[in-house]
Order: sequence, then structure tokens, then C-alpha cells
Amino acid sequence: MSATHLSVVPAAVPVPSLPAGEPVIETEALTLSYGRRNALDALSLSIPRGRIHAIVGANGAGKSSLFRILLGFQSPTSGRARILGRDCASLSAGDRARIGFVNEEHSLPAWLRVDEVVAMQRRLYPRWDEARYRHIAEHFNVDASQRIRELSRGERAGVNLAMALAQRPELLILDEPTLGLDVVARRALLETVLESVDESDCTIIYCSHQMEEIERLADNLIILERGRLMHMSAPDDFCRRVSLWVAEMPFTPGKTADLPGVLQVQRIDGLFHYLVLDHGEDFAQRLEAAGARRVLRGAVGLERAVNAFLTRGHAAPTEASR
Ligand SMILES: Nc1ncnc2c1ncn2[C@@H]1O[C@H](COP(=O)(O)OP(=O)(O)OP(=O)(O)O)[C@@H](O)[C@H]1O
Repeated sequence: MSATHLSVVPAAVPVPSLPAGEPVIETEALTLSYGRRNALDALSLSIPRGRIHAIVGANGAGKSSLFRILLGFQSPTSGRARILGRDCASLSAGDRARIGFVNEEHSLPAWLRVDEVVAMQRRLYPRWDEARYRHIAEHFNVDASQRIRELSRGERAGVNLAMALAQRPELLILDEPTLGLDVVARRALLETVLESVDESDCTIIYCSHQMEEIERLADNLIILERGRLMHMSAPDDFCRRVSLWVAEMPFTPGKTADLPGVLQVQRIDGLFHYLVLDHGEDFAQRLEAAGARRVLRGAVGLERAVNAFLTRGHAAPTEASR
């Protein structure tokens, strides 16, 4: 794991690798309760090996709780969790060395120089890849002689990501890695993630509230809500579940917001835009039956589809302008 979670791996310990076909992450009825509140609610999840898996959800959906259990920092109330084929409750130093973890804090020992932190990491990880570290650190213009406290947030993110990838993990978990980064550092981070997944067989779990990042990176989209799995598929398949219908209405359509599948209704330039889950032409017919004059179907991007899904039930019909 990254510098914040140092663990010594004896060089002689054989590092088991995941048998082909086994998921990198598997949970069964995983529950984490705080009093009467469930941060995770009987979550059963199986994430296959390879590529980039995005986990999205509103604040409080349970993403960080899931990562804490997966990394062995917290025990679940009930259920089971496995990472790289190992029980999360009893991960050894060798198991941990197979996992990279970067979160938004990018916390490193502030008083040390970058090259001192890197030297420590190099000693800790038997599979350390120095060329890889340097290549990624260069991408972020990191000066190795600077102290950690002197680095910008973006440079610190770069050092953390470079160290996590230099450890050549089988699984890399990125929990909101771009939070607070400017557009240049954000782009450098996304490019590094894409490059590393193309160059190695590292599986990446990417968690973010930034839908444009998810759209760019994700091969698999996982939506959590109140600690439950709501959806898992290729992003395009999720977009296909959500359709956009634009209707000319002679009146304010109060009742149509209650039609089955409606996620969101917006009034834009006098037309009513309906984002609808799991309905096709039948929805247009329902609108026509409700008095719509003209109904057209439009395309929906991932960002709009996911946002409408996550905010469903919260949004009243709104006026909006383009
Ligand atoms: N230590 C705690 N004590 C009580 N409740 C907690 C604790 N940690 C988390 N929770 C609750 O568990 C739920 C899930 O929190 P979690 O931090 O896992 O969500 P998240 O999806 O990571 O949210 P965010 O996107 O805001 O980071 C929330 O309702 C939160 O209030």
C-alpha cells in the first residue's frame, strides 16, 4: 500500500497470485452498521480482474466504508469480503504489497524529502519498479530534492500515484484521487491511470464524484446507494437503460413526473425533458396519452444518466436554460 500504510514485506515471502477467473474483489452479504444506520447493507459484489472499474454513489453511499473493510482496516458487522482471493480480515504483509491504495488526502511524511520517502518505499516493496516511478513522477514535474511539505497538492498526488504504481500492484484502489487538483494535475493523473492499465495487468478500482472522469476511464460502472449495489455493467449499457424524451406540452405536466421510470423532468426553452429508466417507446405513448403534442427521443451521456439516477426522487420539475 502507499506510504501512509507502510508494511515490511520480507523478500523471502512468496507472493501468491490470483488464479485465473477469480474476482479481484468479492463480497457476500457484507454489512457494516453504525447503530441503526447501515453504511453497507448486505452488499454482494464481484469485480472481475483487469481494466478500470468505477465505483460511484452519492455522499454516504458506503464507498469509503467498503474500502476500509477491503483493506483490512475495519471489520464488517456481518458478511464476507475477499480481496485478490484473500480474506480481508487476515491480510498478510505479502498480500498488502499486492495492493496499491491512493486516496484524496495524499498524506506523506511532511518533513522528509521526496527522494527519502521513495528510498523507504523501494526497500519495502520487493517488486519495486524504479523506471516506472521516475517516468510517472516526471509526468507531474516532481523535484526529488523537495520536502513533501513544499509540494503542491498536484505534485503530492503525483508522488503518491507514482509510488503506488512502482510497487507494481495487482490491484490499485484510487479513492477520489483528483479531489482538489487543478485541471493540469487532474489530466496528468488520468493519463497515468489509462497508460498504466494499458501497460500492465493491474486492475484499477476508481472512485470519484466527477462523472467526466468516470466517462473517460471506466470499463465497468458500479453504482452504490445506501450501502447497496444498484447497478453494475459497462457504462454504455447503463446509458442504454436511461432514455431522454423531449415533449411539447400544452400545459404544465404535473402528473407526468409520476409516470413509471421517470428519474427527472426539466423544462428547457419551453420543452419538457424527461429522463426515464428502463422504458422505451411505451413512455412516448404515455406522454401522448397525457396530452403531449410532439415527443422526440434524444441521446443521454453517462454524466447526465448517472446524475439523474442518483438524484431521482429529489428533484421537482425545474426550469433550466441551455
Ligand atoms: N465512524 C462512523 N460512525 C457513524 N457513522 C458512520 C461512520 N463512518 C461512516 N458512517 C456512515 O456510514 C455511511 C457511509 O459512509 P461512507 O463514508 O462510507 O460513504 P461514502 O460513499 O464514502 O461517502 P462520500 O462520498 O461522502 O465520501 C454514511 O451514512 C456515514 O454517515
